[in-house]
Amino acid sequence: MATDGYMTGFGSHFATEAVPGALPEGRNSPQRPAFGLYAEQLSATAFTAPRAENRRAWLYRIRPSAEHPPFAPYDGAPAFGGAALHDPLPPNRLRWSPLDYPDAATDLIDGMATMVANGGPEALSGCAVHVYRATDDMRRFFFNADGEMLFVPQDGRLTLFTEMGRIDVAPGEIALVPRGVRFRAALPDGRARGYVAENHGALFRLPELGPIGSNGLANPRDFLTPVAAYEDRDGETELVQKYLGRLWTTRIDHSPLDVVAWHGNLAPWKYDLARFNTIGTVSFDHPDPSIFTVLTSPSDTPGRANADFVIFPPRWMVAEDTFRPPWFHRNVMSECMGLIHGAYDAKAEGFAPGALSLHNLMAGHGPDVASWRGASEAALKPHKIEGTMAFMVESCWPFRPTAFAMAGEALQADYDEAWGGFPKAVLP
Ligand SMILES: O=C(O)Cc1cc(O)ccc1O
Ligand SMILES: [Fe+2]
Repeated sequence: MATDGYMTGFGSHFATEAVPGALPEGRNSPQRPAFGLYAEQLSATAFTAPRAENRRAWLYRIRPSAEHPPFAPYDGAPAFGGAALHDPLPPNRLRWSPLDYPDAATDLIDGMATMVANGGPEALSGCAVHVYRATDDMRRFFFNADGEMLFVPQDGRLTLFTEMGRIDVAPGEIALVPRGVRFRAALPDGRARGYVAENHGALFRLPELGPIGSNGLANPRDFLTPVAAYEDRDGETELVQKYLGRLWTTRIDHSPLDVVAWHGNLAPWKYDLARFNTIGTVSFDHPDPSIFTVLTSPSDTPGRANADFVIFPPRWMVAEDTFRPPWFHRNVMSECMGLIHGAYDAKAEGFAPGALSLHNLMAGHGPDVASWRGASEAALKPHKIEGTMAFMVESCWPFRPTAFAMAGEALQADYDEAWGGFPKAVLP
């Protein structure tokens, strides 16, 4: 089923053609595809991955994507990729204020700043969290050989023109571009800031629902995949890729977004976080935040995510005799958080929309003093948390901040004071 240029379903087997007759029927690779198109398979899992995990697409394009000269190192995008901080990795809690927009015209690639990273593309595991601040449309093309990119806009819309169709995404929505898919980003509002979770590991999928049952959390039909759309455009342009943490560039003589038809279960999509069916307690205690998991990338150890994408959406708080915000905790998993809009219920101070925080494994954290005091003294009537959307990328591997993140003015020197000045408990 299509809605406004999108097809619905998570990981569905889609089939779409922008020109009638472009998509072969009954086979993937006919001797002569229609109109002289070139058939190409894009694999995001090994050929032999179990059927339930196997994700690939067949693309029918004006020219083969293989037609390009060698890539050479790209020396723009000073903060995108590169090595994260090496040993010793301080165990400290870190927080960054929102990154400013650049003064000069800067597109999404050059405006990308890698903040924290773990694992690595070569090991096909781990993830990175980037912040982008763009003030100019991309007039070139990009793809990420290192992993899928989950865009989390925070300020300003993005239009992602991808090989497999066009996605319009606004703050409050998220969009995913699969590994290797070429795209360019335009900025309908003239500028855009947000986050990207880059996943080197197993592909993001919807979490198991266990005792929740067959519905709930992010429902598959709310994921929107674009219909095929192509650019038949000749003329010299640049193609940049991220490959093993570095950027590389080459020049081609046509738009690489020349896929006229495609089919398969690997595709870009977008999802409106307002569609998330939020589940919480109706009795007492604050449940683990895993009930807010939108997407998960499993590791090889069951139940221990390479990366979970978790949100903290508007919701009713009704728990009786309960400290309702997040509790104090120390976690073997590592937590990187961002804020899309509003206020986060554990951080009354210092965590603005666009900010980023890092609580690596075993770092004690939880409500700041102001949030703790407010929630400890609040009358426990039903209360709706409204006008907010925070998120967390939670990983079993500790995140290493990049040199860029550690050097910048955005790093808050006084973050530990969020947990200073708690009154001492008084024993009988
Ligand atoms: O640290 C955080 O703010 C994230 C978080 C939220 C929550 O509700 C419970 C645990 C947790 O780590
Ligand atoms: Fe936490």
